[in-house]
Amino acid sequence: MEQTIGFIGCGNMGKAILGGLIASGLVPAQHIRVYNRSADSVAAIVREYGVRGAADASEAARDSDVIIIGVKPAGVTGVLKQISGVLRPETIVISIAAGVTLETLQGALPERQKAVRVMPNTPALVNAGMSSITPNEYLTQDDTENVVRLFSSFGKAEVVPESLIHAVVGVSGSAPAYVFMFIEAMADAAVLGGMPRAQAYEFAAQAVLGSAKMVLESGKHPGALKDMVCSPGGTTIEAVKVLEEQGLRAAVINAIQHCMQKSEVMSRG
Ligand SMILES: NC(=O)C1=CN([C@@H]2O[C@H](COP(=O)(O)OP(=O)(O)OC[C@H]3O[C@@H](n4cnc5c(N)ncnc54)[C@H](O)[C@@H]3O)[C@@H](O)[C@H]2O)C=CC1
Ligand SMILES: O=C(O)[C@@H]1CCC=N1
Repeated sequence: MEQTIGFIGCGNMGKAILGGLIASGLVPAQHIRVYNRSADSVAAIVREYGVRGAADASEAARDSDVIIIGVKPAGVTGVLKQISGVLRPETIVISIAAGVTLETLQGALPERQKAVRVMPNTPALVNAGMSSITPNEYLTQDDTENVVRLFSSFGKAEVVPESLIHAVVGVSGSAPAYVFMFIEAMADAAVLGGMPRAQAYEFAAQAVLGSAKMVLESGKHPGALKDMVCSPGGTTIEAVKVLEEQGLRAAVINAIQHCMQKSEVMSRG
């Protein structure tokens, strides 16, 4: 029998997962039930995706085999307490919240409930997500494989230990924001060079997409790929020199370190 999925809290990230999951065809829209805080937004999601709506969190959870909690971190334990009464022992509860540990999830759920901490990212919406999967000890291997399959249906998904969650937040969960800033800055430069703005976004984004594909598909070190672009005495090395002078690498490392530290602070509650 096909599984049913309940979404509780379906904003930016929840919708990216919902859209990715439906586009993949892995779970039919009619097997998905969504509850969001505002009834209007539930109605809009039902209209847009063809899923079923729910009047409250318990209704979204009651018949679901897998529940994805997509509310802000501060709201997660409240939602878990609301749905605890309708969970079956085999129900898998997934939280995508930054800074909410498995220990916190378990503390708000019935004893021995199957719980998973997932850190996705918004490119899920375009079938290019990257998600980490951290199951608690009550998931069977089949359960974990099922969760990996769900999140792989709109990108990549890998099981990671909870100790790596801060690195995951820094390098993929939050990362689209830095990459969008980089693309925006590249496009601004192209506009400075006279290119129309829409065309500048297209050229910048395609350059980033192609470069990322080369890293993933060539097996070559990013430094070696960079060297392939830098002709001796040419244009690229001029730009590389400025990026080094202005501390691009240090800025990126520092930014991600701050991101990881924030994730750690949030995890302490
Ligand atoms: N935005 C992102 O790129 C990522 C977000 N996350 C995590 O995803 C979670 C949601 O983040 P966003 O989607 O950005 O936030 P958002 O504010 O866009 O979405 C949250 C949704 O939950 C709803 N909501 C709030 N309280 C509720 C309740 N008690 N019951 C039902 N619905 C409720 C809100 O109406 C809203 O639609 C956060 O915990 C965040 O840490 C994780 C990875 C990436
Ligand atoms: O900014 C945040 O806290 C969330 C978690 C990862 C991406 N967005």
